[in-house]
Amino acid sequence: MPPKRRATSPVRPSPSPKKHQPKQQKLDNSENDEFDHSRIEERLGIIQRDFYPPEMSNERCERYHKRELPRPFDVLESITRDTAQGRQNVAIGQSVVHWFKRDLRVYDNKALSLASKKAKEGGVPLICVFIVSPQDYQAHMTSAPRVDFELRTLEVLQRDLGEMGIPLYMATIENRKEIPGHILEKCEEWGARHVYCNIEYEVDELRRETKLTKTCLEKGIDFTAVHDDVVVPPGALATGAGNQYSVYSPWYRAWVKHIHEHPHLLNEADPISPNPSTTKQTFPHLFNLPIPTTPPNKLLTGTDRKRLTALWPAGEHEAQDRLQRFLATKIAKYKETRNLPAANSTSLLSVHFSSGTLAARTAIRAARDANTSPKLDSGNPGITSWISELAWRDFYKHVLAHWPYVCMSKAFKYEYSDIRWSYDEAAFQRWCDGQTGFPIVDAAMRQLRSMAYMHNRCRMIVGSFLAKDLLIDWRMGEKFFMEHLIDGDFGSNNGGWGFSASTGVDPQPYFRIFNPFLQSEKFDPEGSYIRKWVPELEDVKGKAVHDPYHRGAGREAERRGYPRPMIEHAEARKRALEVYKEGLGRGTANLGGGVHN
Ligand SMILES: Cc1cc2nc3c(=O)[nH]c(=O)nc-3n(C[C@H](O)[C@H](O)[C@H](O)COP(=O)(O)OP(=O)(O)OC[C@H]3O[C@@H](n4cnc5c(N)ncnc54)[C@H](O)[C@@H]3O)c2cc1C
Repeated sequence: MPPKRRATSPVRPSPSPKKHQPKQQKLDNSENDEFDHSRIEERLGIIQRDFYPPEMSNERCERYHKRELPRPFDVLESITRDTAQGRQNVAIGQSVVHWFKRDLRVYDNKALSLASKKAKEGGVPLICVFIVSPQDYQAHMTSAPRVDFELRTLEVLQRDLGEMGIPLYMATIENRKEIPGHILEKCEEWGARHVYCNIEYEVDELRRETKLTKTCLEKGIDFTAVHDDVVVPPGALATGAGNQYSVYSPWYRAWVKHIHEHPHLLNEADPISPNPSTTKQTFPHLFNLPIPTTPPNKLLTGTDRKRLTALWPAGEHEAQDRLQRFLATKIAKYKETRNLPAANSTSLLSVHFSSGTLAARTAIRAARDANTSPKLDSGNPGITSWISELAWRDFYKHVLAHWPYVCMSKAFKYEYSDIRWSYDEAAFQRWCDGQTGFPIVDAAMRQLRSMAYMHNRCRMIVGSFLAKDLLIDWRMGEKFFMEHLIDGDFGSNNGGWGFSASTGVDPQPYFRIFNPFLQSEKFDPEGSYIRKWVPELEDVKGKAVHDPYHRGAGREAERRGYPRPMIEHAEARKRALEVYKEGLGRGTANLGGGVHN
């Protein structure tokens, strides 16, 4: 049975104009000591019981933390080592398979390159595979914009592969657990004895690849999963005491040093070769297959699809062009401007990294080559700063591999699960809708709803606001982001939310609480980001735009229907400090401290 936890006082919204009051759903947990969190976690979809049955206890997290439980990443590494000889001995069949997942590109793709090499050596065709699983989308909370982006990318991929005589087999398999079996069936049908793919670092995926490595070999098939999504594989970096780094700065220094010592990590994977000309005769039914249809619950409206297609053209050629444009025009000023949401100064490449239309390795190599220094941490400050941001991606994937319980709805600092979060759905809805009365928060949430994207600084601001000011369970925000972002990436999103809620790897203590008004003044000094996304405030002059009701523009804001602030920040800050302190006290009392490296 999951532990019963008491819950916090719900946030009490201050009045706002009537039309912004969402329908209140009674979920008041404040006066009920026996309030059952697990039921509410399920009801709100924070934990999807259909996919993740066992409750992760703090005790179990601690055992993972102390390495008393085998980590899925280590298990995959060890099965890969143990089966290396057996897999090497597998003779070539009649074809070789590459399984595309979150690596939807031809250029600089490690597993695809290995598969192509194997096919060429054996004189057999390469067949590529992509499986759509609506259940997988559900389990991963994949947003409709992201599904649309992936399906649009498949068109590009199919065309590019087709020009080399390489078929892209695509199928929809409802049940995610049936994907491996389907791939094995296809291997039988196509006489394939070698399957390649790139590793994903989430727990389910690591376990699936471990199982596939074993079962394939039992059937005489070599299944090889390789590192590609990260520049430095997890496990390659350790502290002096041999532990994993859980703090970014020393990890980053070790990451840079490791790449300087192993420069091949940035090398381009060998280009793939065209298939034998007979492939179209041997496998005619695999060419020009229709792109899988969008699952009904992931359909966009026509207007949304049109807008998002224009904003986020799909495919690796677009990714390469965007990268080149960014390097040529923006990267030099990146360090000074990257925190200003109105400046449009970042690369907007995250959707390409997270769907794999661009490898982080490719981007870092290009940035390094554009630098005045061959080193990753010296030369042009814009370039070094961008590389260090990209490194966060690797960092968070290392975190998934080393602390797998973060994939199981637990915070990295698991002792923080005893905080009495609020589950006030009306307050949460106001946050989702950009109706909090805090202009910078509302602008950011509306950017997300419109673009399926939000600027990094704003992600931090709205994250802190939800977890600290509203004291709402940060996992509700994490889920909402995944369901709306086009660049949703479990590791970066989970890491970002851990940072914002102070429950993650960030060493800063919980009492760092963003003041949304000060953040707004500092990072949107002209208020242009706010005016762009909150039209109710477009005519508000000067600094009043950051906080119209306290700065003399209340009448104008009210006239245009902009809500009053739903809470007083100073009060909310005080309450957050108390609730965090209390929750942490209870958590550490249970476990003797929740020690982290
Ligand atoms: C609460 C929260 C949730 C987030 N969720 C996601 C997510 O689901 N997917 C995602 O890709 N990023 C996420 N981020 C990180 C970051 O906000 C985005 O990567 C960035 O805004 C993307 O814009 P860009 O491509 O213009 O970035 P740039 O500034 O151009 O940076 C280049 C690349 O570096 C990586 N990067 C930059 N900052 C970070 C970071 N803080 N953490 C991890 N990687 C980073 C991204 O791949 C990005 O595309 C989140 C951050 C927070 C605080």
